[in-house]
Amino acid sequence: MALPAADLNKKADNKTTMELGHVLPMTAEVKGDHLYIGGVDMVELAREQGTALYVMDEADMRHRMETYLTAFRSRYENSDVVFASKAFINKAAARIVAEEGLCLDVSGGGELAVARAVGFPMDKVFVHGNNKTPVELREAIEAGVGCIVIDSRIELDRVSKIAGELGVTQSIYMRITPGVEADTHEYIRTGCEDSKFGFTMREDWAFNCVKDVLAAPNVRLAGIHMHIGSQIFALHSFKEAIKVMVELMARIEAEYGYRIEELDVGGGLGVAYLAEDEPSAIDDFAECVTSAVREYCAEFGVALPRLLTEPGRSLVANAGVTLYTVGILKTLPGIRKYVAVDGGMSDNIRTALYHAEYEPVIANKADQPRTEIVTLAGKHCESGDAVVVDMPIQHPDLGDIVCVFGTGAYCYTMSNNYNGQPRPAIVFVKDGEARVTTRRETYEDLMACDLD
Ligand SMILES: Cc1ncc(COP(=O)(O)O)c(C=O)c1O
Ligand SMILES: N[C@@H](CCCC[NH3+])C(=O)O
Repeated sequence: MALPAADLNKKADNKTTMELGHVLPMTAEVKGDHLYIGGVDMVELAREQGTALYVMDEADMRHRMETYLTAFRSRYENSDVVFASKAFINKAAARIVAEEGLCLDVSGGGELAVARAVGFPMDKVFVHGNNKTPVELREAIEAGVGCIVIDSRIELDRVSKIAGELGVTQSIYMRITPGVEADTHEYIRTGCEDSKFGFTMREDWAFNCVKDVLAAPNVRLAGIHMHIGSQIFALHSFKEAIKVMVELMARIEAEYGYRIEELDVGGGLGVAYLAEDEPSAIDDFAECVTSAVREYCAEFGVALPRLLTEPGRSLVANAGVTLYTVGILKTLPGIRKYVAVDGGMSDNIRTALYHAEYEPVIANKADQPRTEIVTLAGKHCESGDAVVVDMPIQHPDLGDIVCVFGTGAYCYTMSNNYNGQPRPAIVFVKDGEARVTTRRETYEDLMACDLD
């Protein structure tokens, strides 16, 4: 698919890097003309490590984790924050999540394997997915995960059978689709009725299935779960969905005599990708969720449950940036200016997939104003392969180091090897030190599974 036609009247904003505000990682600063993150010069780092390169601001990640925990626990003691590892995971990240005292959401065997590899406490692991394979379910139950979030009636039988074979009682949640349309891109809405995820509320399906869950051997229904979508700015959808969930808890107690002790409200809090974006703050999200839970528990006569939230993007998106080198400049007068970089839809598929938008700067001209509108094209064989479409940037020259902000979530974890592109390395920066936490893939890695 080709890119949409450029708006030729779009004006560059003349902003310098630091004027991009909350899009930047917490420790971003400009010294001379260079961008620094975590006290590390991004231009030097790009030279040392090569590009494309993912860089994570460790202080920013840790700070947001602490902010989440404090925001929830200060309002609601019996609460936990579960990091949704689909947003970003490697061993170093999993260790940080454990050190910061968060729980971990894994979707499938691969993410669970990372958690196990670093000795993540298994009782703090929540297993998600709309079609976990029987093998993945067995691995999870064998590993002793804290909770399996069952997504369907069919999965209940699988979990019950495998837990029985292993001689354990597995704690489970039921994922409920509360029928709420979240205010976000239609591709990343998950709580509305037409969804592959979870037990629908239609025709009392979810409620009726609770009976089967309660009757099933080898499982214990600990809680119910919702996740209404991702990159959500307007908090009212969370409140609406929480009402549906608490009402369901009340009905389960009234009609089945069973108390649901835990409520997981999922993730989905949006972040700023553009300087003008105004997402809700973590504190506002916590206030909305905790007060809605209290309000509806009082209204429906339900004891306050343990409360869990499951953020991914809002913990890591703004901590991450991607560095690229400018390789080709191509100006088509009256059409568009292309700046081709040494990555693209292999390291960031979000632009092609969702028309995602990002703020770019030139890291070696970070103190200069962004005077041009360009499209940062990737290096792949697709016309729609771009990282940034028609955004302001400093005047580009060959060899410049481009920094794209806000790429900490759903970029590395959705990366691929299209056109035989090795995945970039991941460098964590902190206090002037750069630490490679995932090395760059090699051509040998690309062929590692091929048999001669
Ligand atoms: C079940 C579940 N929990 C949590 C998340 C994390 O969402 P976000 O990254 O939007 O916070 C997702 C992804 O949308 C999800 O599917
Ligand atoms: N991967 C998506 C969001 C889906 C989240 C997982 N349920 C993104 O990049 O925005």
